[in-house]
Amino acid sequence: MQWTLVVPLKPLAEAKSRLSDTADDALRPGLALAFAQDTVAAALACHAVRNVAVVTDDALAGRELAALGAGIVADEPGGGLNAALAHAAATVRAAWHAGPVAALNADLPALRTAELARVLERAAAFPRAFLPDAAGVGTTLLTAAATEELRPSFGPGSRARHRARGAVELRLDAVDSVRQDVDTGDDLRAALALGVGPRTAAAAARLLIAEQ
Ligand SMILES: Nc1nc2c(ncn2[C@@H]2O[C@H](COP(=O)(O)OP(=O)(O)OP(=O)(O)O)[C@@H](O)[C@H]2O)c(=O)[nH]1
Ligand SMILES: C=C(OP(=O)(O)O)C(=O)O
Repeated sequence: MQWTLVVPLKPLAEAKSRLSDTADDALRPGLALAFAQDTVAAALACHAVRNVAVVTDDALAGRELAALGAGIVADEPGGGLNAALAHAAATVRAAWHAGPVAALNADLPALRTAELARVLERAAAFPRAFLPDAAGVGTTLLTAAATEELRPSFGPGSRARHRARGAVELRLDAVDSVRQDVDTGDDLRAALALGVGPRTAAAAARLLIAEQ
């Protein structure tokens, strides 16, 4: 089964505000872009992924991620993350005849292609499914079969909400890279320990230099 992924990304100047104690205003937008580039590059390399649509109004991120091969969908209708994801899922189904659709966070800089493939292959057994984040309270991936609406409910505490709204929680070992979202400095250290993609490695190196 081949999936279309929708990857939401805030304007870079606003993204990853909880990393402000780790990366200052001059470095944080570049770090957020690097996370998204490594996430999207790993997703596009996955054999279970047909295409990737990044949901963003950020012009620089749009250009850089389109250069990797992603499509860009406008952040509409202006009602926040979940409204944007629902709109994007409908858009890619209409425009690309997409079948199964998955929402994947843009802050997974350690994402490994083979681990994403395992998660998507397991998700294909269910009408709707989700993967909890590393912290165990949020969600990094939500899937919907071709006949299902995505019905996203991302945001703080989304694991419980996605379960309550009928998505099946995926229980898989050794898919840490798909679960390791980066919200805080500790999350960034955990992702670096797993091994991040090249753009995040370079951006994190600038961070360490700036800290000296
Ligand atoms: N397109 C779009 N993406 C969003 C929006 N809000 C959050 N996102 C993205 O959704 C994903 C999960 O959000 P968070 O983990 O909270 O990331 P964040 O909002 O950059 O982080 P904080 O500023 O620390 O809350 C990230 O990929 C964000 O870029 C939104 O309103 N529109
Ligand atoms: C948007 C989410 O991420 P976070 O909790 O990292 O903001 C989520 O887990 O649903």
